[in-house]
Amino acid sequence: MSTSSQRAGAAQADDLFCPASAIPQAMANHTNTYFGPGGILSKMESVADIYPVGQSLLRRGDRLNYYIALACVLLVAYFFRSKREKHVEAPFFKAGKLKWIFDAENQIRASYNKFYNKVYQIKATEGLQVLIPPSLVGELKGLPEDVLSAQEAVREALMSNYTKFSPGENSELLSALVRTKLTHNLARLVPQLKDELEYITATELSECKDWTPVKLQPFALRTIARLSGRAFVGPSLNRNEEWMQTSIKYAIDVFLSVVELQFFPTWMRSVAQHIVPHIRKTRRNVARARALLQPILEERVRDMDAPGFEAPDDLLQWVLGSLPEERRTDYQAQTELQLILSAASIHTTNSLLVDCFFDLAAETDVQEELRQEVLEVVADDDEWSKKDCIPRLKKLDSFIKEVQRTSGNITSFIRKVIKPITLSDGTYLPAGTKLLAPQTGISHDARYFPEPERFDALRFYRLRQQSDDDANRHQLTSLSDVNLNFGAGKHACPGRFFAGNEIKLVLAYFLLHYDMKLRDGQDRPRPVMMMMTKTPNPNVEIEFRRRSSVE
Ligand code: HEM
Repeated sequence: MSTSSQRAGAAQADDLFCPASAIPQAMANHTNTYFGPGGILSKMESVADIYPVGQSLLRRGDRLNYYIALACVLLVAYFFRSKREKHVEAPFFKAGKLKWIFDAENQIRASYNKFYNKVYQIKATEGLQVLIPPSLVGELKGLPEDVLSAQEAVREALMSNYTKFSPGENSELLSALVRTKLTHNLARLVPQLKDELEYITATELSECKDWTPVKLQPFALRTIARLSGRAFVGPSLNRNEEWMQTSIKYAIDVFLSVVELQFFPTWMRSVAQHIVPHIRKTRRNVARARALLQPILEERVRDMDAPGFEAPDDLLQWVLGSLPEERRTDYQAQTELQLILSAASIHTTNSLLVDCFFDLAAETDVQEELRQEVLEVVADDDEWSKKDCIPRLKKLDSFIKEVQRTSGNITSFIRKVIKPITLSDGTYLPAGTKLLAPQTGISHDARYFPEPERFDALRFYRLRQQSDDDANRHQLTSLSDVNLNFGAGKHACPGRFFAGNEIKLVLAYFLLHYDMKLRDGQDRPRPVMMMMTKTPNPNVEIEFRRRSSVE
């Protein structure tokens, strides 16, 4: 945490705030300009700062011609685009541009409350979006990729043709390894992750002997990067500062590349990709990451078939072991895969973790209740290595799920229709239609969540007591048509179990060792929002005080 007496390393992370807080879902949903306080584009002075071409044109005093040419280009682009747009017979919700840009969350809630169980449309700055109510998600989530595609929707939103953000032919492999190997090894990983947590706390957090204001974002981001890195690439590379920076920055640079490319009409982007600065930065990130990773991969490939080889226990090795021999030396693909994995996991997990800290700091009685549970489960240090340690933290699980309900995504379930679909309510969705679910509306629907405006940390804990089915149905990682924060169907987030474990480990550790509170006179920090992007405010400080004992 970046306190006044911040230790080495953490300060750099101040610049690593990523508005795409739920990558890839949010990166895909929210690929628009971000101007919010502390946000990335707020640091840029003007569009001309981003585009050297525009700058030199303006310098030549050619402004009028430039604007006329630009207007013509946009008009032509709009003309072709509107001709291509397919027609969906569903009511429109009129969201004014400004309202959409600065208040998309309330726009989505208002539209959801207006149309309730119906399909409706919004002409968003991101293009025409068709919003699907939870009652119809069920029939869509099981459709195959060649009918309704998650990958194509993400590829399109992240402009993968230019940003190269796509695991390509390794996509299935990556999801499968996260779903199986990583998830099955969660319990075994806990002591290793706890080591990392202790290391980063000792090196990057001030002592907090008395109440100490702490800017949460950099520390939380670096903590999650460190913990994830331990499982992804192993302990040595994980503690390499350059790797840490690169794996955090890659996602941000991809996001900014998309923002920059959006200034150009589609047909210009194949040229524009060569001039937008963040694409170049993205490629430099990949090159830097490859330089760090390749020697490790080469050594592993060389030794893998030797007798007595002890396979390292990390995702890098699991990927290597699953690839056919001829693809093991494709170091470029493996580097990209690792960076994409980091992009999909670090900022999403960090956002939820930071929101959890904010709610803990705001609700000191909840803090005490959860602390008691942690003390019961982790009576001594050996308990961390027990298989059921993390799953026994059921109140904590409920708390995190409630945080996700109240602070989670504005929209979710991003999909693109590939072959026409007729929904059971008769709505015809032609090929090319972009779908979303109005998650924030659903999360605040009293039919699904009684007293939805109340933060009720034990809401899901109580539901879990009702029956064995409910005990499974209301866990943080359980999917349902009214909770799409981790997506739905075949493409639902395979990393949610790992993310849940990481967050519980960090919170449990902090509950044991620290008291937390908001700064005097401060309310629960509000998120920073721009269009469908929502992220915890990166500039907020909360106060920490080390507990003298863990009793
Ligand atoms: C709180 C943290 C996280 C959130 C909120 C989150 C959310 C999501 C969402 C909404 C999707 C899209 C699902 C869909 O469209 O149906 C997704 C996909 C994905 N996530 Fe996560 N995620 C998180 C953490 C992680 C972690 C830690 C990993 C890796 C260890 C991960 C790996 C992936 C992958 C590989 C996909 C693509 C799955 C596919 O297309 O088949 N995520 N995530």
